[in-house]
Amino acid sequence: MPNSNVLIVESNGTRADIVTSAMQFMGFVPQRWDANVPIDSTTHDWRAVYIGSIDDEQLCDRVLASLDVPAEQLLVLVGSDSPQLERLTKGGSACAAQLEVLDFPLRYERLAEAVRRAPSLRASTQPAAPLRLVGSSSAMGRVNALIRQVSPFDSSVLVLGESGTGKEMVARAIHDCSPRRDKPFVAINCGAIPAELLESELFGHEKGAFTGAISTRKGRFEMAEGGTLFLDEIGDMSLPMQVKLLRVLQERMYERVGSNRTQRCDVRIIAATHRNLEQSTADGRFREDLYYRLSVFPLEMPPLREHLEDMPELIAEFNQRLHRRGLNSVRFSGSAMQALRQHTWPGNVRELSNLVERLAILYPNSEVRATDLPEKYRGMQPIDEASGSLVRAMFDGQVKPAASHTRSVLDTEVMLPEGGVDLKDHLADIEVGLIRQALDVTDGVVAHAAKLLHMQRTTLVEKLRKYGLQSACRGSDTSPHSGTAVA
Ligand SMILES: Nc1ncnc2c1ncn2[C@@H]1O[C@H](COP(=O)(O)OP(=O)(O)OP(=O)(O)O)[C@@H](O)[C@H]1O
Repeated sequence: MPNSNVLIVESNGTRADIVTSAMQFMGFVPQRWDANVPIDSTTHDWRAVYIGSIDDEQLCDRVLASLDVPAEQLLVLVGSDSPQLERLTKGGSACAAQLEVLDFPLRYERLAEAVRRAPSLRASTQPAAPLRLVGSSSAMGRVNALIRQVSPFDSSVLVLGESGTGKEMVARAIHDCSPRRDKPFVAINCGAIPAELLESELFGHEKGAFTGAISTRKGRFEMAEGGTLFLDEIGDMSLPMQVKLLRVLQERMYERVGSNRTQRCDVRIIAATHRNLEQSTADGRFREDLYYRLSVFPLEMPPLREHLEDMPELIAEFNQRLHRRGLNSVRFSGSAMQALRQHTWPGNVRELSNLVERLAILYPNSEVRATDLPEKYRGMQPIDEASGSLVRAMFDGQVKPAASHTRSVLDTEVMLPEGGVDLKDHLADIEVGLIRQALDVTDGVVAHAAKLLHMQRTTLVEKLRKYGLQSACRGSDTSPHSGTAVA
């Protein structure tokens, strides 16, 4: 059944029946699932999974991991008397970030609300809108060119880069541009699955192969047949597992766990890691032969701090994603953007995406100012909105500006980047940033902004024209002769 949005794991007792009926009654589309049978999560839009009365910890985690939905995007429904409850509420499972504890008899309204609120991977009533890899910076231009060059071939690709830089998106883009695009794209996070389960996850198992193998199960290689297998966090794979993977890459053959029957496979491999694999091979933690097999075509993702110019496009993309999920969007003032550009973004594009979502919840459909940003993003604000009211008061003649408001920008030591800098462009950027901030805090009144920038009003009007910033000013305030147009 395609597009079901609540998954009910089969379990003993009648609770699964009750939850299934409740979901149907509330207009969701539940699907019953025997956890030992493989499931193709790509054709569904899971919002929530009811894990019934699973009492085996490992089975519980495997069930959740096999849905292949990031933990933060899946709501786990669990009975208040479930054997898993204590562990899950204490965060003992990496697979369950969001929990809703169900009391029986069920409170329909609360349950419906929780499931509706759960972020879904795709809008449940519409076909999945493909996620776009955005960015017109030269760094992203290089990435896009490499994607186009490598896509038509079957060569293995190794996507490198810090966490959250878009490695999985690149893997999907390569698959979508390749002749395999109509076959499955299957992803597995090699770092998230316990080493002892990874073999069966990748190659499948026969019934009875180990305790808990109640029935025969396909592995990810088999699920990806004819398509692409994305091995995320390959750098975290154990050495014994690396040997097994190497054999598949060399011979294109493998056996299910517990079987002697060799299966051929036709799967394109794309691997990714945030680790320095050359260093790992030097340290003996990663096999050199596997490294060379995987890195036929290495592709390095730039960290966000190296393509900050893509930030407006990325924010627009995340707003569109929020819109598709029925959520509100958010705008950023000039000074907020300036502050965001100064942040170092250790979490990269994912961190930006999460920030946009958080601010869209806090400031729906409004403009976020630098002072509205969580503290760590405010950074060095030479003239921020915190001082905005102070600045306005200053114009009203109530307060004298404190030296500290103008000092920090002069105190900031600017480091010369390794490759040098186009000084003229750089200074122009700083000038535009400060002008925008001055207009922000003076509500677009040019005369006030000019005063704040210690320049003649006419000089500022010239600069506004030069940089195309007239729209940031109030009404006709950019006319060279409207010197009296002050608030
Ligand atoms: N260039 C981009 N355009 C649009 N969205 C992007 C871009 N880069 C990353 N994202 C978004 O950022 C988030 C993280 O991306 P992704 O999961 O591909 O990163 P990753 O490098 O694989 O992360 P990890 O190392 O943690 O596995 C996703 O929501 C993704 O859609």
